[in-house]
Amino acid sequence: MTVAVLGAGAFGTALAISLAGNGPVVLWARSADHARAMRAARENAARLPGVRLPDAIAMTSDISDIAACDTILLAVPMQRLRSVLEEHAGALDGRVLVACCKGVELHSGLGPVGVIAETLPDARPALLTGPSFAHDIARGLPTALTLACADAGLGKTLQQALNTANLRIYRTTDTIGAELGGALKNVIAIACGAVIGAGLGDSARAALMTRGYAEMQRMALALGARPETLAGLSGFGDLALTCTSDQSRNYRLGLALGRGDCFDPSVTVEGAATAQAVAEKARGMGLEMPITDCVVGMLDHNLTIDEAMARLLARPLKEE
Ligand SMILES: NC(=O)C1=CN([C@@H]2O[C@H](COP(=O)(O)OP(=O)(O)OC[C@H]3O[C@@H](n4cnc5c(N)ncnc54)[C@H](OP(=O)(O)O)[C@@H]3O)[C@@H](O)[C@H]2O)C=CC1
Ligand SMILES: O=C(CO)COP(=O)(O)O
Repeated sequence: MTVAVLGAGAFGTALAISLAGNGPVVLWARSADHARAMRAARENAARLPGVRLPDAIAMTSDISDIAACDTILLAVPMQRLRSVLEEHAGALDGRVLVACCKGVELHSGLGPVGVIAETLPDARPALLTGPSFAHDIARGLPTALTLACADAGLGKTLQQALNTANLRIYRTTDTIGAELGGALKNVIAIACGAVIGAGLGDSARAALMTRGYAEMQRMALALGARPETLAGLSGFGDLALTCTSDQSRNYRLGLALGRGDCFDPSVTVEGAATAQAVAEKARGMGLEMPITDCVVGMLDHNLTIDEAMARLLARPLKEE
């Protein structure tokens, strides 16, 4: 199976590097200059500096170069996914599309699989998600991910094709659980970064991770996810990674909020838009998501971390 990766950001490049151990990979960047620079330097200096791009990766900005590939990985930010699908519909419709983004679309409340299904109804969508930092994958460190595909047969084929020497792939047919796990954990990671940034301690973080997981389950199960998916790599696994590592951009945004520091708005932080989308969706479903609401309040600068914590601590006492 030949693979193309659309999106030469940190994650797309890292996946291309790992997959290059299996065979040829096409890495598509939207900018011709970026593709040229990567070809010349055999490095993605803009997004993943310091890692050599293997010879098996062909860099391009010409979308027609993906025509011969069986599988196309979509490694662009969640809020850009729809426009990428629409812009390149001719090249992408009817194809096997594996979304690698984590989040919920602001205006529709859909996850990546939902956005693909709505935009390109003839495509065959799947999702690759789970705990992994681009730099870890690119450096060949061991990583385990989940491949979610409603079509069990295609899921098995993709599991085989995307498994590499350092990337161990598990599979599930529960795309709803996998996409919500990956989206919602980013919101909780912002909250965890904020408590650590504000010096509120590791115990507070553990409480937020646990009660955040309860929020993740509440929404995901209400939407039809399976509990074991939430307990797996795409849910609990990614929550554990993202809430505890300052490699995470979501966690680092939280740290900045907790410390009262500025944060570079050009950095991809999926949890920010997702928090807003999820809070709105939860209200519509009559679900309580108090941590998510606090994250939205902090991001909108309507709530300080101290006010957010006071609000959470003052909630009515209840059974766990
Ligand atoms: N980084 C990581 O460790 C991990 C990331 N992910 C997920 O992967 C997704 C991508 O993140 P990541 O690669 O880190 O982000 P980056 O910010 O590193 O890169 C984003 C990439 O998307 C491209 N892009 C943005 N808008 C468009 C567009 N309209 N058309 C085409 N390309 C576009 C950018 O192009 P340009 O360079 O030209 O701006 C860039 O190459 C996110 O959903 C993230 O949650 C998942 C697991 C790990
Ligand atoms: O999804 C990730 C780890 O699994 C990457 O996290 P960030 O997007 O917060 O950097």
